[in-house]
Amino acid sequence: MRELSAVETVGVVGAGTMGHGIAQVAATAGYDVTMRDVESEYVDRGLEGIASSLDRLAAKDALAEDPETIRSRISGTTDLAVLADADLVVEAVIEDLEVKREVFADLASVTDDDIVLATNTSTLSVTSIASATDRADRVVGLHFMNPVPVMEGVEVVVGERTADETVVFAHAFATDLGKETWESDDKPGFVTNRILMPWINEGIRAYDEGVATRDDVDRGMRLGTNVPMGPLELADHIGLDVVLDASETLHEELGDRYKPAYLLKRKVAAGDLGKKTGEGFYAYE
Ligand SMILES: NC(=O)c1ccc[n+]([C@@H]2O[C@H](COP(=O)([O-])OP(=O)(O)OC[C@H]3O[C@@H](n4cnc5c(N)ncnc54)[C@H](O)[C@@H]3O)[C@@H](O)[C@H]2O)c1
Repeated sequence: MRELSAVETVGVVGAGTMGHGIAQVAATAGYDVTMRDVESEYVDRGLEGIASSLDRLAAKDALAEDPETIRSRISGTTDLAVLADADLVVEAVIEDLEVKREVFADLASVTDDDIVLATNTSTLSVTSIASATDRADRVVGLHFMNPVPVMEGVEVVVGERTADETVVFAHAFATDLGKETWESDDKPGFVTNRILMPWINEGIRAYDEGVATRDDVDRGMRLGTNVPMGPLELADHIGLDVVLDASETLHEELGDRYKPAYLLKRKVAAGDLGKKTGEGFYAYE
């Protein structure tokens, strides 16, 4: 297996909320990064997101190098074949098992067979994603938190066939990005989303059933339980479509106590996905 000390280029698949965040922290840590999405418009949007995040961090004196130097390590592409040079790939495409399995089958065919392929899935089975490749032992979950440059934690998810050395590599890479890690077995939602998703859905139901106003649901949880964001604002921040996809997987795997809230489904059907579309439970500029 390719050691972390031999990793120079990190491939990132998906340039959305998480993908461009992962590309940014990898480049900040000194890696060359190739970020791939399906349309050049999405790649450009990801690169713009990185540029403005780096500028914000530089304004706070939070970067060791100037933002331009970090940005120059990142290149965008729509061509998966460019990832042939990667020494490690982190996947962050949409939360859909078939799409991820297709991406992993393609990655296994274009990349060197001794490199680690990691998935940023929130809830899907790492084992099922890995079985689309010929190297399930080198596939691992690297579950970054949103926003990636700010959140300090990364959940390492161990699939049925993930090798011990791959797990060690995953912890070491995340640590090298300045993150702290914990480990979860490959069970639906892992540690974090298994607990977080029912909490968010219960917040949405409480609001929908008139237990409290939107603001008081969030305020009550912030002040009452010392979390930085209440369930409705956190759902908007994550993306309501991402919350719904995750909730549906948990519901399917773990039963009715994970049923998604009706109002969550209605908002996603209306295209109100939270911060990223400007409208969710709250309105954004
Ligand atoms: N949003 C969060 O808070 C959060 C947190 C942790 C993990 N995740 C997980 O990270 C992953 C990405 O979520 P996100 O919020 O960044 O979603 P997003 O919708 O912002 O971005 C997904 C991107 O993947 C791209 N894509 C789709 N198919 C592709 C393909 N075949 N090849 C390359 N790119 C492709 C899309 O064009 C889009 O740009 C999901 O698995 C999600 O569950 C999300």
